[in-house]
Amino acid sequence: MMGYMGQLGQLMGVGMFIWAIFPRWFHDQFSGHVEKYVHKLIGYFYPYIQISFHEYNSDSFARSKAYAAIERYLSANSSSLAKRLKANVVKDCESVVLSMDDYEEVTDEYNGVKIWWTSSKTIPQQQSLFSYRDNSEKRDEGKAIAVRTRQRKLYTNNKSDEWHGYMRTTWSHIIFDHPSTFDTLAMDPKKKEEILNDLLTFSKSKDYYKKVGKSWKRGYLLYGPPGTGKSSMIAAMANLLEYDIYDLELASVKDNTDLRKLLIETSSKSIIVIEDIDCSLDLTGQRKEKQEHVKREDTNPIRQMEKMNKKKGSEVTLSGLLNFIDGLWSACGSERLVVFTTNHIEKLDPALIRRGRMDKHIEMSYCCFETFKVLARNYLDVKSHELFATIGRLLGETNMTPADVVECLTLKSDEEDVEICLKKLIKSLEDAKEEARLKVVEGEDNGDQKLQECDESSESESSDSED
Ligand SMILES: Nc1ncnc2c1ncn2[C@@H]1O[C@H](COP(=O)(O)OP(=O)(O)OP(=O)(O)O)[C@@H](O)[C@H]1O
Ligand SMILES: [Mg+2]
Repeated sequence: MMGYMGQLGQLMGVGMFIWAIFPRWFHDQFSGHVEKYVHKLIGYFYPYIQISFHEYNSDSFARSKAYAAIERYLSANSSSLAKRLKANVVKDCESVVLSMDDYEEVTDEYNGVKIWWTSSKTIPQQQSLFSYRDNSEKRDEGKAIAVRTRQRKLYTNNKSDEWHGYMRTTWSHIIFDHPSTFDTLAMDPKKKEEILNDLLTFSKSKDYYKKVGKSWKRGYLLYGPPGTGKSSMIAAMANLLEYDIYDLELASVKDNTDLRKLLIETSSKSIIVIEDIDCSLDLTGQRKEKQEHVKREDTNPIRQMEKMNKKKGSEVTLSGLLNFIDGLWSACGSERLVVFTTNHIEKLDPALIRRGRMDKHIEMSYCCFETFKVLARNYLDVKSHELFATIGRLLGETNMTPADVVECLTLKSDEEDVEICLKKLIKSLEDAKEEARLKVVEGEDNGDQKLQECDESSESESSDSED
């Protein structure tokens, strides 16, 4: 007996030695086969089907739509079934959305079919698993819930310097909750109507874009002086179509490859925005660069910023950006608006804004009487007033941005009323008019002076007169 035990002990020892020496070999060679046969064996007795949904699609960086739909479905239905729940505060702390916690399991019944939902974080990073049977109707229901509870997002690629590697090229987001709408946006009513129709038509034109062989996207260029409502217009567009916004800061994008990665990560039903495109990068001067070797030290802040960007290492080029807008890669994803804003349309490279890329050019201009009427209605609840005529006349005589008008129409204390605000605006308009007049006079004076200087210098140094 002792001898037998001794032999068995020796055999086990050898077995354990081999197991210890070649664990990887054993693993590679056998684990696949063992797993296969174990699953086969379980299959004979186990009557259920297991389906896994990974949070991230394996063939792209995008989040799986099915996963998101199930997540929403469970968030609406699991709260009464699960014991452990996760709480997310949404809509500016107005409400709490409960959803199933990680590793929790709930049993659910759908059309007589019993379903077990489990979530897990154990399989590859950031991925979760749901197991269930019968999915299509659930997904539809998930979509419907998505429409009801969807929180739109404002994404940014502007990361602090600590972000490296893959994380450098990802978006981070906050909930988008901007109150601007086409009702609150003050601009020429005809122009507003036209833009509104353009956007609504776009959002319903899936089949049309397919028919004509174009990817389903549209470019808008918003241009005009600061404070005329370009950013407000973008927010209104997003609110109208219920799109997410991707606010792309070009200066934070390292190179064209990173730009493409960011593009791939954007979802459909979104607006990709590049604000102040003329200041973003040295995209404006690239074609002219050779002719424009500036001799003197450049004091222009825009140029200085461009130089700083170069130093920081942003190597996005005009062609990289053009590819971003309408290269082959831009066709991944659909139903997207690309919006550029600028204060200086004349500085942009024509290639960047030609129709087809920036399909619609929208000028946001100084406040006219029609614009003022919308602002007065929104801010003071007045549709007409005896002071309107004076304001209308003054608006025709001087340039004032809607942002400045808004400032006058905003009630600052309980003592202020409609009349006080309108009088403030009139005073402000008169001051602006006077200021403009003085500038012209000064300009004329300076002009005369320059002419004189010119005349004097041309007499002595005729060769410099052209500068
Ligand atoms: N057309 C407008 N309709 C309603 N409000 C406006 C309009 N234009 C400006 N405003 C008001 O002025 C503020 C600034 O406007 P906004 O940020 O949209 O201007 P912008 O054109 O984007 O300026 P910038 O070129 O400096 O980015 C807004 O928050 C809004 O209150
Ligand atoms: Mg703006």
